[in-house]
Amino acid sequence: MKSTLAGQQICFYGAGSIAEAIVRGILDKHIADPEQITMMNRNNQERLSLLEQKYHVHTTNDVLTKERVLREASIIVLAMKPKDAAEALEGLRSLLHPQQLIISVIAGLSVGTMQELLAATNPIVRTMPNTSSTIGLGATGMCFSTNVNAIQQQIALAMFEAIGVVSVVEEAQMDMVTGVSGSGPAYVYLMMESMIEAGIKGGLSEEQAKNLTVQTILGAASMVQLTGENPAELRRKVTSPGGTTQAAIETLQANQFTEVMIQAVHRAAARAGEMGALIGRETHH
Ligand SMILES: NC(=O)C1=CN([C@@H]2O[C@H](COP(=O)(O)OP(=O)(O)OC[C@H]3O[C@@H](n4cnc5c(N)ncnc54)[C@H](OP(=O)(O)O)[C@@H]3O)[C@@H](O)[C@H]2O)C=CC1
Ligand SMILES: O=C(O)[C@@H]1CCC=N1
Repeated sequence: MKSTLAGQQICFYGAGSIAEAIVRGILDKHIADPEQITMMNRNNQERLSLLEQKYHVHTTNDVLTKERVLREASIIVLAMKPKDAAEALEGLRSLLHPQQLIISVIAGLSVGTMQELLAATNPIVRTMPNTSSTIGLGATGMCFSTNVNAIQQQIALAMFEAIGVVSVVEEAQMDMVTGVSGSGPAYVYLMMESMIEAGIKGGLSEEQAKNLTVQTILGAASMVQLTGENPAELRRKVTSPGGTTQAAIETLQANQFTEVMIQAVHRAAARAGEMGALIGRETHH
């Protein structure tokens, strides 16, 4: 079957961790060929050489070539840090054609601010993926500007469904998606770090503590997915009355585990909003 991305020239404007995660994911799933992809950054040539070597994609650091690639791309993926976004988007003004599809992964940056910075009304897909996209297990939130047509929606969905699951949401929910799943892997990693540390402090070897922790997280997530049962129900099955799990959960709840988790997710979402507002203020015109 012909891929939805067939014939598209995709330019990754920003070549950091999330750009690499997406590229690796879509190449592994064979929904695009390396020849369709160009990755560019500001000036880190070493990074580009590594990406070229690993994925056989085109890369460029040369100003004129970058401009040409940006002009000729049918899809431009904006993947720079929020602090670099205003300048980069303003730099695109003179290069953009109205039919080019813009896909942003930048936290907090609204469709409205992008249109203002680009001084254009190109179709825009605002996304929030996460780093697990690298292995095809990403979780992406996505919303569309009103002028993204059905084919362009399919293109964006195909790209991100190739690297995990996608939730289409209203733009107002994008910052909350960032708090839950964009930053989410880091919360789980912190929990893993803590469980490993606890194991080591209690006498397990580092390897034992790590193996047991990794498999526990993997197994728990897979149980939710494969049994279709709710986390609360599955938790109940682990928790024997008066047993060890109950003792642990009581310790977590005595320290406001649930409240702290909610606070953390909401703080991340609020931070996304703050970053977006900051980018908006950097508009030079
Ligand atoms: N990391 C994550 O888990 C996620 C990140 N995001 C979003 O993705 C974006 C990128 O994050 P991440 O990949 O972690 O960041 P990185 O720091 O790893 O990468 C940023 C990239 O942007 C490039 N860049 C900066 N300014 C420009 C410019 N003017 N022109 C071209 N390239 C430029 C940098 O190039 P150079 O090295 O040469 O400076 C670098 O390649 C952020 O906006 C973030 O909010 C979204 C979801 C998850
Ligand atoms: O920490 C950040 O700002 C980015 C956005 C989501 C994950 N990483």
